Amino acid sequence: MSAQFDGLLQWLCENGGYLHPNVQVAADEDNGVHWRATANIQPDTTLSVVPHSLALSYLNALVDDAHPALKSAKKKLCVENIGFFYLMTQYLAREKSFWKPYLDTLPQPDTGFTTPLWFDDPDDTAWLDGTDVYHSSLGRRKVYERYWHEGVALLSQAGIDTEPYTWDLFRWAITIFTSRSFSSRAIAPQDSKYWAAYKTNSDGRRQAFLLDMSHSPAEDLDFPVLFPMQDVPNHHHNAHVDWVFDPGRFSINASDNVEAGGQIWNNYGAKGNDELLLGYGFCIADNPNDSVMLTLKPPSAALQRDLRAYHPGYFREDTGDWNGEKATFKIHQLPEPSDGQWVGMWSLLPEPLLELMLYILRFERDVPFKFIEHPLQFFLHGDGKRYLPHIARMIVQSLMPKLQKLQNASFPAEPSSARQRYAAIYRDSQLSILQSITVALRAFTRSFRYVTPQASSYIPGKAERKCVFAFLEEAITNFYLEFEDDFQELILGLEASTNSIELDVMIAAGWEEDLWVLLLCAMLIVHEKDKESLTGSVVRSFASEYGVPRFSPTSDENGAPTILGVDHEEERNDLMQVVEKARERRANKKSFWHDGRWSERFIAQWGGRILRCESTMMMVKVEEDADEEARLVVYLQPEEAPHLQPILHPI
Ligand SMILES: C[S@@+](CC[C@H](N)C(=O)[O-])C[C@H]1O[C@@H](n2cnc3c(N)ncnc32)[C@H](O)[C@@H]1O
Repeated sequence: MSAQFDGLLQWLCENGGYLHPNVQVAADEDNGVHWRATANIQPDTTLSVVPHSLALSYLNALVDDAHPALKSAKKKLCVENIGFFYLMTQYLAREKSFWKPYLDTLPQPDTGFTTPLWFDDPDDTAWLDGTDVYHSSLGRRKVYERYWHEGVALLSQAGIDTEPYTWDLFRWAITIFTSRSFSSRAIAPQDSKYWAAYKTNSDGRRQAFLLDMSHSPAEDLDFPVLFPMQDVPNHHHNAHVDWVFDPGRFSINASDNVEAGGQIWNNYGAKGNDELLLGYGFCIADNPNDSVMLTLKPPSAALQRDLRAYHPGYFREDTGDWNGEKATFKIHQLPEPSDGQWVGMWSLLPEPLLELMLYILRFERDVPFKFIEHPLQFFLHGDGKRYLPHIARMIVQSLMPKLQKLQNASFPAEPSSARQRYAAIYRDSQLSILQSITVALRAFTRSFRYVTPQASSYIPGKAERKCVFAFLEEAITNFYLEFEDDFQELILGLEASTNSIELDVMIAAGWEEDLWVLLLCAMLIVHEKDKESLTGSVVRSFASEYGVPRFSPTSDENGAPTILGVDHEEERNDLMQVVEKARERRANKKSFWHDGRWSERFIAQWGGRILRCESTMMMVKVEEDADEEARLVVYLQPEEAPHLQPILHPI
């Protein structure tokens, strides 16, 4: 191999390129071909320079008279595919190719490549079972197969023998491009109009042809470019190197000192293991740039209408439809939850994702759309605090299917090849990131459970107002502590329908959700008797979010007062029968059961709506010594939650 690299270096220098004398092309089993420093290299040293005339991309095909079929293929093949086929033509005729010294040094088609495009063996694919990369690789393979058929058909129509253009050679060309190319930014002209494409003229010299690309669509100007020699160094996520794009040449400069004998790394960018595996065929354990993908489902059509004005980027330019790719977010590993770390944790999540989830939540609550300019600030230091536990839950719920798929996948105990080893690193890191996110966000949500020093089943009293997820017994206990008479009315009135005054019996009989709805309505009716109460504060907080129910002086056609300010129709309306029965049982007209505000609409639009929007299932201990059980909890946020400082050490 070293003879080939000597040839490459000589060719590079003869054509105006440069490699620093302290940089050596080396090869060993662990690192493959790479750069090594033969002597100390100082920061700001130019390591290599490659003129644009040596680059290989689809632009060369556009000026190459030796391949007229590809030269005129632009209307039939996409630019990426022209590049793949052009590389194949050069490889097949490498003895005559201008790039022969380069082609001789590339990994050959029979190399065992490790990108998923080469996972032909079911034992290899088993390692990708349940992962995003598995689906992405299937999608890519489909596209590449289509490319291959299209290219072969084009050559065949031009009378070219297509037998040598095998699927394996095509996969090789794809892999060379995905694992070694640079972006076309490296050769983009400053005026972005005339791009230089090079070919060898009749006296053997490289000659530039200027191509007017001013009418080309943007996607034709974004293509991969191979730069001989610049593609030798391996990737390290901590390496500091400068890619310098001067007119007519591309240089790599060292920013760090490299000691004699050390490997000289390139930095391919902040890439996660999914991207590394798909494009390059390797992964890095503990990769700090690793992430899991979360793709938001398209919001409802009505919300899309509101969003379009503020975020046109989430919609396709051509069709105006929702663009799921743009609503795909990378979520990184979250730190172990620890005291006071919550602000930091939220800052690590993608702000645009939090913002979209906020709009979705508000839409589900029938709260009018409002554009939030600084979402993170709104969440951490503004009125948006109330949404965070719900957003935490939405993120966990969105990621849960991914986690379950990874956990349920079956694959052999130990990887037995390089492909399997890299796939194992990828799937392990996906699992670990997903687990870190669910653990941190669940801990955040659960930290809104409150434990009084004295009794674990009370929600905080006046002196200790906190946001809290309460289960029914806690909320009713608080009602009892603050409005004892009304508590009696509540229980005795309910008995008329539930045939019990025991909460646990009522819950066991299936009344839990209904009791919550009626309790929330009762809280609204009685809260003004004690404005300082926690109940009062919670009701005012709900009212600020969902609108204050204002009751009109007129009645609807059934004689019930109509509620102004809310127009959402809820299904739940049979609870008025419970109220009627309670009225019969509790004859005292001062009882809140006889309040004129009770109506089907009121029950639905206040208690029903709050329960729908503010409740979730959570593992809680109903009694101190009991095991945890899944219970319905409702987020009761007092009007002035002193701060978003959830309490650690939940019950
Ligand atoms: C631009 S080439 C670098 C030269 C390559 N080592 C070779 O032998 O030809 C990129 C390829 O090098 C390998 N590579 C680069 N960085 C790596 C790393 N940190 N760990 C493992 N493989 C790496 C992968 O096979 C990748 O597709």
